[in-house]
Amino acid sequence: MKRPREESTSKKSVHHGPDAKRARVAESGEWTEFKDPCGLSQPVLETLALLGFTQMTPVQAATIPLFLKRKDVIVEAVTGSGKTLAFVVPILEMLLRREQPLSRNEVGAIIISPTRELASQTFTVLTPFLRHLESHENLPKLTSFLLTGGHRPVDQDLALLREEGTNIIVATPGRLDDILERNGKNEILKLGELEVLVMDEADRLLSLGFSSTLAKILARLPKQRRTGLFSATVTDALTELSRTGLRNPARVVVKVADAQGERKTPAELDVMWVRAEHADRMAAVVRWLSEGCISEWEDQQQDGTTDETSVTSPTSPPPPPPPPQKSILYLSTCAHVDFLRHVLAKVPQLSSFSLHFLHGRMPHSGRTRTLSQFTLAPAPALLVATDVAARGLDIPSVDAVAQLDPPMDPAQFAHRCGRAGRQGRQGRAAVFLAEAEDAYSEFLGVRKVPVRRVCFQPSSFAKLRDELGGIFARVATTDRAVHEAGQRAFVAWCRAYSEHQLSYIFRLKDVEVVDMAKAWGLLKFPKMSGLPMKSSGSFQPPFSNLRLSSLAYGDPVREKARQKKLEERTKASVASASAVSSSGCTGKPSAKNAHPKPGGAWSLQKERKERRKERREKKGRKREAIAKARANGGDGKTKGRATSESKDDGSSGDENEWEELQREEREAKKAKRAKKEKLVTEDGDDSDSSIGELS
Ligand SMILES: Nc1ncnc2c1ncn2[C@@H]1O[C@H](COP(=O)(O)OP(=O)(O)OP(=O)(O)O)[C@@H](O)[C@H]1O
Repeated sequence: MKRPREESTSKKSVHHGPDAKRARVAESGEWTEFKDPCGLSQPVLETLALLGFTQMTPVQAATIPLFLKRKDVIVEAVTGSGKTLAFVVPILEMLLRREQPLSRNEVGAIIISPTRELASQTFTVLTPFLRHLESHENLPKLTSFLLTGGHRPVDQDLALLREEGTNIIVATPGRLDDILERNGKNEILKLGELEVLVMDEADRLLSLGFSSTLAKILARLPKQRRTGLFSATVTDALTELSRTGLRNPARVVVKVADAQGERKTPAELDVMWVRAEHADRMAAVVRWLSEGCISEWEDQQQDGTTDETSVTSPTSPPPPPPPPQKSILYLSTCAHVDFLRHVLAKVPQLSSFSLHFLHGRMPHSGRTRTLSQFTLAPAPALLVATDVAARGLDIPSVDAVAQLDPPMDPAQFAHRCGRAGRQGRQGRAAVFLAEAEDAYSEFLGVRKVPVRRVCFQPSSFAKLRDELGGIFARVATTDRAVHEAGQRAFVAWCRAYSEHQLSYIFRLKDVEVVDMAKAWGLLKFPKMSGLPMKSSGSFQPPFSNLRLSSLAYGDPVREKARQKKLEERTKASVASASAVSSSGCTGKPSAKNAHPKPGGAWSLQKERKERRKERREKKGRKREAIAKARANGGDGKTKGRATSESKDDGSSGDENEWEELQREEREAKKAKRAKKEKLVTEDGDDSDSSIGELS
């Protein structure tokens, strides 16, 4: 494959300091440098100047002329390097240069993004260009349309398109496919004049399972078009797509190099890893956010000192970096985000923070609102999110990213970090690794994502960890919903961790789960059968005299419903007990209900044995049923599962949270399958993991 131009920014140190942005852009050339046939038109140059884009970035300098020479392109460039303008500018040029201007409903360009958020962001980049072009009377009028699920019902989209038409579509794959299918024989939109197709974050489009949707879309588009694949990480999976969708593509790779060699993260981004056991991580994050305390964690490893001794010397304190102003904290599950939503506001160290929470299970409107609130929030602000916020989001004021857990998909690591240190600004990213997870830092190095180790005094977190555990536990005692959210989040976390793609590094059996449960302020240790973990035997509930069955929901309506259910259950069991006694039943009592009388035929030991046997059989049956259902392509649904109420009031026997999670997982998988099969109104929502709780 031909490499038309391979850019390489100079050493990292060159880009540090307040002039970083200017220095970097200055290297990349003037917008006016292209000569015909690639020279940019006056109105486009004017808009670039109006928007303050005075110079090109390397990826723009390399990609724009190729596109304008009518080449297909595969573009790989680090996060925040300006890929969006690298396709928006040539799209506009191609459409403006047409001999025959596009009519109202002739589509000249389609941009596909994996998520609604990214599609809206690209649409926002495009809009000011179109507005400015409108002011030129002699130019053809170009219109654009945002097509994503959750934005409007599909029928409304169709009606609007019929009425107004469009020339440029920015879409997520599901909704676009839906519209193209309903478009029939070009009744509403005419695709014959399509000049350009762009697939942004192309590897993500594939990893989200859109390959068959993309294939259907490609099949409906004219072959005589230019196609571009853009991403910060180009994976092998893209090769297949490029084979079917692109013709003899040129490849643009914008590399970053520092003293250590090539890297896949921007030079302005300081990526560090911090040794922190799981139980300590929230404390570490809170200190970082509130004190910018990574300055204390100077790397003393080279001179052989240990973590414990690596405290800043009182006589020569290092210049403390200021606390981060706008940060994103990445978690691996939606349930964990929901749990922190309940408790984080009560942490005194974060009282000045504006806190925001985002995950892929939130409704579209909530996601959009959260993002814009976070974007506009005054500093300090924190967004707690799953990987739904890992790709492409461009919030320039984000200066720090913390990853409480390394991402399930290793390719996501660089994308998460890349939300900070964008376009020449300095940024910091930290990931926390337990001792057993050390190998991950080497793994990242191999993947060309260099991470610098920073050390700290582990004991410095102990106090805050206990303090946070206490706060979370107290919040849980005020509302059953918080207690349940904590239980759910913990189970989901254990499950996600046990299914990590890098299972040779991340092993649940190495995690001190009891310490973690305490640090999370759990009121009890959730029962989780079937997961390979350290014993939970030593877990001491934080409040020994708290009866969980009496813990009420903060929401009176919900609590009333729970009380009603409890009452009904009590009545039902009284009724069944009296039915048994009045029938004078002399048969063998069921293992569960039998209460051995002293000296009776049933010894306690015998009863226990019976119970164990029954449980074993029950589990065996359940496993069989699940295996059978899976083999038949079903969802492994079993009968007789407990509701969350029945578990927590302690009346559910051997049903537990694990089963609740299994149920959620089955439902999520089912929903996901249905979503894919129907290719309905939903689009590239990031709720893409194998278990329902993930992002
Ligand atoms: N030529 C330029 N001059 C100055 N700023 C620019 C230029 N081009 C893009 N930017 C700014 O750089 C930021 C990053 O751009 P963009 O979102 O296109 O990056 P990206 O490469 O797509 O990143 P990601 O891979 O994370 O999606 C944006 O805020 C954008 O406005």
